[in-house]
Formats: sequence, C-alpha cells, structure tokens
Amino acid sequence: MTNQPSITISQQPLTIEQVVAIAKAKASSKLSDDVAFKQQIQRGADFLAKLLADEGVIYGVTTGYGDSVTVPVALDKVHELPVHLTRFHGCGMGEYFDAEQTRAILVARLRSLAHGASGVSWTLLERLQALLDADILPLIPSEGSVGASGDLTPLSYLAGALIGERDVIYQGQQQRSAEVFKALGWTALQLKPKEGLAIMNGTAVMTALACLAWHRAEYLSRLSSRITALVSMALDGNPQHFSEALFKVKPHLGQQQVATWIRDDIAATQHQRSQQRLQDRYSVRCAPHVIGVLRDALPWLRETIENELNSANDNPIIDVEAEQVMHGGHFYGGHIALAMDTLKTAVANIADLHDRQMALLMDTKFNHGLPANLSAAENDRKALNHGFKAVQIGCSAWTAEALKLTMPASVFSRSTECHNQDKVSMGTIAARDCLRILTLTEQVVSASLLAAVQALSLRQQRHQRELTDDVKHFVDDVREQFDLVAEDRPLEAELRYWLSQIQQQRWSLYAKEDMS
Ligand SMILES: N[C@@H](Cc1ccc(O)cc1)C(=O)O
Repeated sequence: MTNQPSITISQQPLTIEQVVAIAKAKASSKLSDDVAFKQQIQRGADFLAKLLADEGVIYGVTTGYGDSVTVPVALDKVHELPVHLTRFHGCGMGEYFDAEQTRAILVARLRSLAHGASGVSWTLLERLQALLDADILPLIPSEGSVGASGDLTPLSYLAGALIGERDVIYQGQQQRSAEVFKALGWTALQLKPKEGLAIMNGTAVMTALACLAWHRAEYLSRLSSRITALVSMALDGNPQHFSEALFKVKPHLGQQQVATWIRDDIAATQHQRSQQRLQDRYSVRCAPHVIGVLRDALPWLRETIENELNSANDNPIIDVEAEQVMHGGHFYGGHIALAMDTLKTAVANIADLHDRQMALLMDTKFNHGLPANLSAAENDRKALNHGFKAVQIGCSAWTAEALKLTMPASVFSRSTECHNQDKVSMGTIAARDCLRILTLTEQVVSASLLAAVQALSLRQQRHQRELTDDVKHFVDDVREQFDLVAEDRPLEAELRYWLSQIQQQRWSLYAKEDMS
C-alpha cells in the first residue's frame, strides 16, 4: 500500500477514475488539510447548532422525517432522532455490496458531505475517512432503496456502523463495528442532530455503482472494437466497411473513433475488398454504429455521473454564508437513473452484437470456409467434436438475460412513504441492473474473445495474412494460455479466467488519449 497514489478529498471535483482507483484499493484517499476547507465545514455544523439553540425548529432535526415533518420532536429528544433514523432503516435485503462497491460508496458520500452544504461536523468527515484508511467496510445490503430520499436504507448501514451498531467487514471478518472500534481504541461516533440525515439522505450508493459501471463500459467499448477486428479478418470480411472516407460523412465522434480502431487493427488499407461479397452482415459492417453509440454516450454519461458525485445531494441544504436552511429534493437520483438506464441499453447492445458475430462464426453457411462450430479437429475426429457449439448457446442465454434487464427502472416510480415520496427515481435499481448487464456482457465478450482468436488462427492456417503488431501481440498473448479447441474440452475454467482478465482490464487497448 505504500507506493500508492493518494487522492485528496476536498471541495475540488473528483473523477470517476479516482473513485474507481480508491474502490479497487489502487489508491488511498486523504482529507485535505486546507485550513479554510476545515473551517468552512465546521462553520456549517456550528451554524446549525446555533440555529437549533436560537429558533428550535429545523426539518429532520426537531421534526419527524419525511411525511412525519408535521410531528414536532421535543428539544430534549433531538439527539435520539438520528439514531432512530439509522435503526428504522435497518431493513435492507438482498446481496451485500462487495468491498470494491462499498469503498466507492464511502468515497461518494464523503465527497458529497465535503461540499460543506450539509451542516456536518469535521469529525464526521474524519470518521468516514478513517473507515477508508483502515478498510473497515460496512456490510450494506443492496436492496431497499427507491433512489429518492436518496439511498436511505443502504446508507443507514453506513451511519449505523459509524455509531457502533451495525456489522462491518474488517480484516476479512464480519464483526460488529463497536467491537472493531474498541479493538482499535476508537469511540463510536455520536451523531449530531442533523448528521443521520446528512449521511443517509443522498445518492451515494447509486452514484458509486455508476462510477464502477462507467469504467467497465468504457473498457468494453475498446475490447469490443478489437474483437470485431479479429472477427472481420477471420470471416474474410470487407475491410472497406471501416474506411476513413466512409466515416467522414457521418460525424459522430465516438463512432468515427471505433471505425478508426477497427480500421487500424485490420490494416484496412493493405487489404482488398473481398471478391465474394461486397457487403458483410450488419454485426460486422455496422459494428462502429453499435459500439459507437456506447462511445458517444460515454462523455455525457461521465458528465452526469461526475456532476452527481461532486454535488451536495442531501436535504436540507445549508448556505453558511447566507445563514439559510434550504429545503429541497437533492436526494432525487433522476440523473443517475437515466444514465444507468441508458448505459444498460448501450452495453446490452454490445452483448447482442457479439452474440450475432458468434452466430456468423459458428455456421458454415456464413463463416466463409471455416469449420463448423470452429472446431479445429481434423479428419475422422471431426465427426466427434463440437467445438464452440455450447459456448455459442451460452452466449445466447447471457445475451437474452442482458437484454431482458434493459427495461428502464426509472419508469417504475411508485408513490411511497404516505405519499411524501410520491415520485422517486429508482436509480439504484437501474445501477444494479447495469452492473449485472455488464457482467453478462463481459461473459459474452470472454466467449467471443476465445472464439475470435480461434477463428482467426484457423483462417491463418488457410491463408496467412499480415497482422499489425498490436493485434499480433494481443492474439499471441491469448494464445499463450489458450490452446485451440480441437478435441472437445470443458471450457468453463478458461471462460472464467478470461472473464476475470477482462474485468481487470488486462490489455491497454488503443491510445489512452482517446478516453471519453
Ligand atoms: N428524504 C426525506 C427525509 C426522509 C428520511 C427518512 C425517511 O424514512 C423518510 C424521509 C426528506 O428530506 O424529505
């Protein structure tokens, strides 16, 4: 951990990449030691304390929560209120977020509270940072947020952990947070009257998941381009489909980028158009038009996700300068909901694209002279061997499942909490679906990678063609650990291995300045 870069949390914007680096434990974080920053945070907390003393009425501090806003809470009881908030929201269900996701959630909440508009104490920020430093990760169930009123229920597990009442994973073990704090000589945090709401009433869960999703999708757009180039060459496709002149007249930058990548990979200028077919099928010919949609969506998705990440997204919001408490709905995750619903569709289209390419590769009616199911078996072994037949069936299943999940989540808004929350974002569901679609698509891509490498190798046996250095290194890298499938063998372990390599972003594909 010593040589890791350290990312400063302050009032400066964070990027998706920074959140991902901290989530993957490739970078550490630290709170800025800027005195003005610290003072501004503390001024917010002091202002709220003063307001409480002077006026005695603040939403969520001296009133019940949400629809219970009309229920006054006596001043001698306001200190109990945030603890109740964490407790009655302790009703999450479903799988728990993993370590990576939980770190991302911690950073997202910390960044939002560092805005200085939530009226929390400096101590609270320090405690959040301390959890990250010591890798004490609250165990957070993933289900139960409607994504407006923020991610109340999942974030209650963060607030609950800070006060010693929930479980955390620490050094690989699930333990009560109070026990861990005791062992470390820490005391559990005492939440100030508004601090329960400030931690929970925001979009940190969906935003954290969105950062992780964006990062995976960006990589997929590159790998999908590389695999398409291999497939085009393996099918003896027409390189002119990716020509510069052709794409000049359709000025979507992302699409042009993908066309350039594929064109460079197949060294299109050196190769003549196929004599047999003037035009390839759409899953090859239109690949820049499919992958390009994802590429072109990435910049605005980044802007939306980073805006949310760097926002104050709770309620009420404090304006320290004007000494004002403003009541609003910044916990509403509509932007992340749309971003994730959009990304879901764009990514699932990548799964579908590769599933269609697989169909072309397997079938002797379409694969221009490659063996059935890409089996490399020869002579009398041919009849016995079935090559990638079942892998293609798997791709069809994973693709169907991915496509099925693209149903937008945000349109399933329902009125809840006595009609106070009568319109909600469902952004957290959208983000979770997006991650699942990414996994399914990465599975399809893992299978497509092996099939494309096998197909290209079989094509090379038929007639050698010059490969660019980049493509040669890439194919050699896979071939080093992947024997051509001649005699049938169970491929699960290999598919899982390459899936993990894809998820770890094994190859640096194309120049990084092309980053969206
Ligand atoms: N998000 C609500 C507050 C709230 C908190 C907890 C609840 O259970 C319900 C509502 C608001 O700011 O208006």
